[in-house]
Amino acid sequence: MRRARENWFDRKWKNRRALRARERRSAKYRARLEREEGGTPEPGGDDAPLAVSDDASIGVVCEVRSDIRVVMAGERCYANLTRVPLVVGDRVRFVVEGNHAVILEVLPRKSKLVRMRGDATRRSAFSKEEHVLAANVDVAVIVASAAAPPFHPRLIDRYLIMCQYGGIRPLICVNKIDLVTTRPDLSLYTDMDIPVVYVSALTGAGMERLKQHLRGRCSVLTGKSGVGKSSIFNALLRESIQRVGELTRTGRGRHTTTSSLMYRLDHDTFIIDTPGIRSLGLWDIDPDSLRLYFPDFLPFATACRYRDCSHTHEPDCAVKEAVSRGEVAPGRYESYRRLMNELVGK
Ligand SMILES: Nc1nc2c(ncn2[C@@H]2O[C@H](COP(=O)(O)OP(=O)(O)OP(=O)(O)O)[C@@H](O)[C@H]2O)c(=O)[nH]1
Ligand SMILES: [Zn+2]
Repeated sequence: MRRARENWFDRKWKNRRALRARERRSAKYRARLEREEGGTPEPGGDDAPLAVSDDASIGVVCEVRSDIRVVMAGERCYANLTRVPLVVGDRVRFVVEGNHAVILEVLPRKSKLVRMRGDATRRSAFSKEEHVLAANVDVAVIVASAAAPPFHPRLIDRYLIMCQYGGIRPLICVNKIDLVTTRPDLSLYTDMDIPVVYVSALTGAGMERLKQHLRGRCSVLTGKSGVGKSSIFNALLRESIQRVGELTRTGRGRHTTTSSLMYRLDHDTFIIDTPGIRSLGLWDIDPDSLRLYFPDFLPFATACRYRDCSHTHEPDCAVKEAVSRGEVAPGRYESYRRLMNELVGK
């Protein structure tokens, strides 16, 4: 894949249209871009503003559909019609040709939220492919619903692993609290320093707290279909300043979409909406390293008889003993066993 991408860029560099377009770009136009783009923060990036070099700008991919990518730089958006493997949040170096972005380079990803494409339980050769849900985000808002659909804590455990893998801070957001009298107890996660917020997109309860967690960051909303991601998103947008990145192939505005989209909530707060997922298969995690993704096991693991104890079948496993004493949450251990079986192909 990497090689294919490099080849693509080699070709693109040689693309005559792009070169001609670069030549056509006047100093006046570049000055305007600099004026308009200077000082605008970049989602998931450094504190430095979007830079404009002699003839190329740095932009962020804020929408990806099958037929179009939208690149945002400052307050402007440009369409890109190629099939470069980009995801929302990717940072690119590009030049402008008309209303279009000619992408010269995709900058290295600082973080990414990934999963295995397809259904994790069906292990066909085709399903073993990385699916990047979003790039360069600071926070993954793991949305679950307290009811309808029922609360599934085991999916949260999968997300936490992929957050740790991808260098992203997790935030657990339990929606639809208006439907229940007792909220799911997630103190085991708060004990692990993972923030948990309870909200109702319908009534607005808890939304202020959620906003505080999002402020000044680039976050991705993710979770199963029907948990209320879009409702939360819309509730956040209701008071938002600006919606980012809506362009058709011809550069016209667009109002409905099922694809991933990035919006600016305020000056330096960005949020990405993603389509619901059916399952979250672990990507690039091997069975031997799985235990490292369960930080709540680690204090006990040092007392296991074997240093490389997998905490499954070995005698004198201190993690299993901690589970039976209730010092490790049984649900977490259940997640671990299930994932281990999945990874070893049982
Ligand atoms: N009672 C209640 N219903 C809600 C709440 N939030 C969302 N819903 C309802 O839940 C259903 C699904 O909400 P969506 O926002 O479409 O869920 P989603 O996670 O975006 O689903 P996908 O777009 O398929 O990924 C809708 O009927 C919403 O009206 C809430 O806080 N309380
Ligand atoms: Zn053990």
